[in-house]
Amino acid sequence: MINKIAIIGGGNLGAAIAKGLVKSGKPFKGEVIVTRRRVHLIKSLEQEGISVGQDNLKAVENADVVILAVKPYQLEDIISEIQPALSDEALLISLAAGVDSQRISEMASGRKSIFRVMPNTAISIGESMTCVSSYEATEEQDAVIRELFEPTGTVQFIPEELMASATVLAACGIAFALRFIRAATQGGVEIGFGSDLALKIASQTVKGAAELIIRGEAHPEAEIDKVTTPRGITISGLNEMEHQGFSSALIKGLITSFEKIENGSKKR
Ligand SMILES: NC(=O)C1=CN([C@@H]2O[C@H](COP(=O)(O)OP(=O)(O)OC[C@H]3O[C@@H](n4cnc5c(N)ncnc54)[C@H](OP(=O)(O)O)[C@@H]3O)[C@@H](O)[C@H]2O)C=CC1
Ligand SMILES: O=C(O)[C@@H]1CCC=N1
Repeated sequence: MINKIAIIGGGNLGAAIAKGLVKSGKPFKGEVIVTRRRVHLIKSLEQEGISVGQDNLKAVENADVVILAVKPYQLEDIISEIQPALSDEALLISLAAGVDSQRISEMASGRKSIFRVMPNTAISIGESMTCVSSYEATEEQDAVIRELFEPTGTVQFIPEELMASATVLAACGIAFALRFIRAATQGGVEIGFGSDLALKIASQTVKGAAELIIRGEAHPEAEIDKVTTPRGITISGLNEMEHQGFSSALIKGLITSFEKIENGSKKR
């Protein structure tokens, strides 16, 4: 039973997770406390039933789950700071991209039951794709983490060696998908829509395309075949996009992001 969750680092992701956990309602009913140094910037979270503060040690006291949502380079200092207040039973979750569990365990004096969780920012609206890896945790502890994050979207446990890939595909992926929507909107304006309407049409179209795959478990290419009339309009546009490097640009972008994580983690 989780009675208290402490989120250390109420920035973009920490605040989004707090909102997502509180909105999800179950299985968690206890306190969520979020800290950051410039606490005035997260005062508004209080209106959503989330406690805020500056004192990391106090936040971590009696917490069943501690989520570290600071930048990767701050992880070591934060862990040393909170360690005196961290209970032996607390589950420690790191969101830091590119810092592996063994390293986190070393920072925490050999602590076990460490999780790396990589949600994306859609967690604030209960639509995250959240990849999780667990390090020296029991099945029961895995289940606690699954149950905690499931109401905030889709949860997938993966081997830790795939965490960097998950970061690129799911976490950075939000930006990649949004850039598609933005580009489609700009194209929509060129062909006659006002920008608001173009954005509405482009975003609902992307949502519908994603739902066709998620609900129908269809393959994207099979759905594309249904839209591409021979000698038709769709295929001419689609092929022009491919001539301009559409798929290739996306794949190269994913690989570039992946290499950035890999090179970064080697430096740590
Ligand atoms: N899954 C995803 O989509 C994403 C994952 N990430 C990962 O999540 C982590 C957080 O990233 P992001 O939210 O973008 O970063 P932000 O910079 O937005 O948030 C980090 C927060 O930590 C706070 N902070 C810094 N020092 C302390 C301290 N000593 N005590 C308490 N709080 C502190 C900062 O606030 P202040 O300066 O006021 O203290 C800041 O708000 C990173 O490790 C990153 O790798 C990042 C982005 C997206
Ligand atoms: O861009 C970044 O470095 C972070 C990691 C995952 C998403 N944002």
